[in-house]
Amino acid sequence: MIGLFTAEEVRAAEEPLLAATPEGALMQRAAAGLAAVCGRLLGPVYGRRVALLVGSGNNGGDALFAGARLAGRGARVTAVLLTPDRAHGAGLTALRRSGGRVVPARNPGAEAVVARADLVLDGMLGIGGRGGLRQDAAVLARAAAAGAGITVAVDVPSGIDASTGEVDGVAFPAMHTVTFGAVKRGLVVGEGRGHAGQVHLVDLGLDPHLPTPTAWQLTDADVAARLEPPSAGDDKYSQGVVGVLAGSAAYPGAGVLCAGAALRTRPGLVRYAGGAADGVRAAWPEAIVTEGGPGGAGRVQAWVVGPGAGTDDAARTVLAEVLATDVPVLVDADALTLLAREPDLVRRRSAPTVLTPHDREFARFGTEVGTDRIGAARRLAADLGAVVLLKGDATVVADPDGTTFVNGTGTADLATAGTGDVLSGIAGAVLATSAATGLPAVEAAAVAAHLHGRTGQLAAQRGPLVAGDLVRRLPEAVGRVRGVGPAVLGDSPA
Ligand SMILES: NC(=O)C1=CN([C@@H]2O[C@H](COP(=O)(O)OP(=O)(O)OC[C@H]3O[C@@H](n4cnc5c(N)ncnc54)[C@H](OP(=O)(O)O)[C@@H]3O)[C@@H](O)[C@H]2O)[C@@H](O)CC1
Ligand SMILES: [K+]
Repeated sequence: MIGLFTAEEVRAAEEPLLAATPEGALMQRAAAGLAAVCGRLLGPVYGRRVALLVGSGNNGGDALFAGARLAGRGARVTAVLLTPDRAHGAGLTALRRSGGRVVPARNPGAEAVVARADLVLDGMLGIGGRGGLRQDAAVLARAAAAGAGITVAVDVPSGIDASTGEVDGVAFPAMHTVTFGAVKRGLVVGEGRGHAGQVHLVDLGLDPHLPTPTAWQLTDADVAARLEPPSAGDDKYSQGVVGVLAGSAAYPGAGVLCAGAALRTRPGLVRYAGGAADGVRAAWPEAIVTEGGPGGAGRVQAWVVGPGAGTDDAARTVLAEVLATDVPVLVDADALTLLAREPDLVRRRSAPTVLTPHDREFARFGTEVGTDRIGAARRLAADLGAVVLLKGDATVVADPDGTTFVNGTGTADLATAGTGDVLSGIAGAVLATSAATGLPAVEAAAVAAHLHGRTGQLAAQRGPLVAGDLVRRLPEAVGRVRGVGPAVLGDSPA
């Protein structure tokens, strides 16, 4: 698991490390790691144009020292200084000694330096940045976006909140972010994720000083370890029986997709009860289908309730009935609309509940998501005593105790009808085995989000995807996740 930290946590951890190391040593470690990544990205370094965007803090110092190293390898390096009188002195000296040039950001030629660069290194703001980018910095960020150079952020893309990922106005659009000591949460969540590109972590020796993380990202290896393959002693019941209460005469597809995803994730046994019985029977002869309510469906180890199920009185009765059981329940879509009217239905439960809202569904519980997605998911989870899986580019899964997972495998290709029904089916299947495996519900939900994203990446390789493609590719995605070693922060499958 990859720990995710706030800017404050990183700052607090840096203090004792700074005190224990010679002055400037940490910045040299950071700059060496940064220059190494830039060198790899450039290929041959000699003769390549590198623009450094340099702010007034240590983030600018990192950029200047890394620039000096690249200049030492023959790159043509120019530093664009936002505040020439406050730029890092030792860094400037090092750059000049290596043959680098310096121009103030307000000079007429500064934007052209950025536009012509093969690589633009953003050292304007690091974890000391506050609020949106000021005018000069915003102009440079836009110039980098418009140019053809590789964009690399130092520690965090300038203009994002390192703790929440919030972007207030303009932020540097990085293709790569070289971050120091620990992965900041803002690089993987909210708008920050879209600005950070691929994240590279440079080890500064910070680990012993960092607190135990309360937010994590799962890798393929973590997910594989939580998806035990069936063993010789397993039968269809011991693999977890999922009950699906989804779909209706008006929306049969939701039932078909949800039941199919559950079957394809963990093909033990799926029981279906609902208004799309004929459709589910035709699509999935493997499922046990009843027309009645959950009471007549037989014993299950987890319920999925809501997708395409409607919000009428009958749907409300079904929801209340499953929430009164002592097995894990996943509540999605229409059932979330109903639950938002009567949240006490979930507060009373003893078994785990997982809610899977998108932003509009989340808002029905009383507050908008806002710009701090981790904070928002945690607050609702604590209020309701339920796991909240807040869907997004980077889906956030929060437990009532605060433990949070941020998914790294999400892809824009998943923004299409029915993919949420598939996620619910996957999560239901993982939840159904959690009683036997002891997997906490928050981790089951995080595993489902990771698998859903991987399946989306896989399906999108063949062109635009529809939700049914996800169901078809799920077994392959599970196999790939099981077959590969540790991955870093949402890398695409090979
Ligand atoms: N500590 C360590 O061990 C190590 C730290 N390292 C590095 O240090 C970085 C943190 O450095 P930092 O603390 O100097 O802050 P940093 O982010 O460079 O900028 C602060 C300056 O920016 C300014 N400013 C603020 N907001 C602004 C805005 N919206 N728009 C424009 N300007 C704005 C503000 O100026 P002022 O408000 O005073 O005008 C202030 O002077 C960290 O991310 C990592 O890269 C590495 O070397 C490894 C070792
Ligand atoms: K930066």
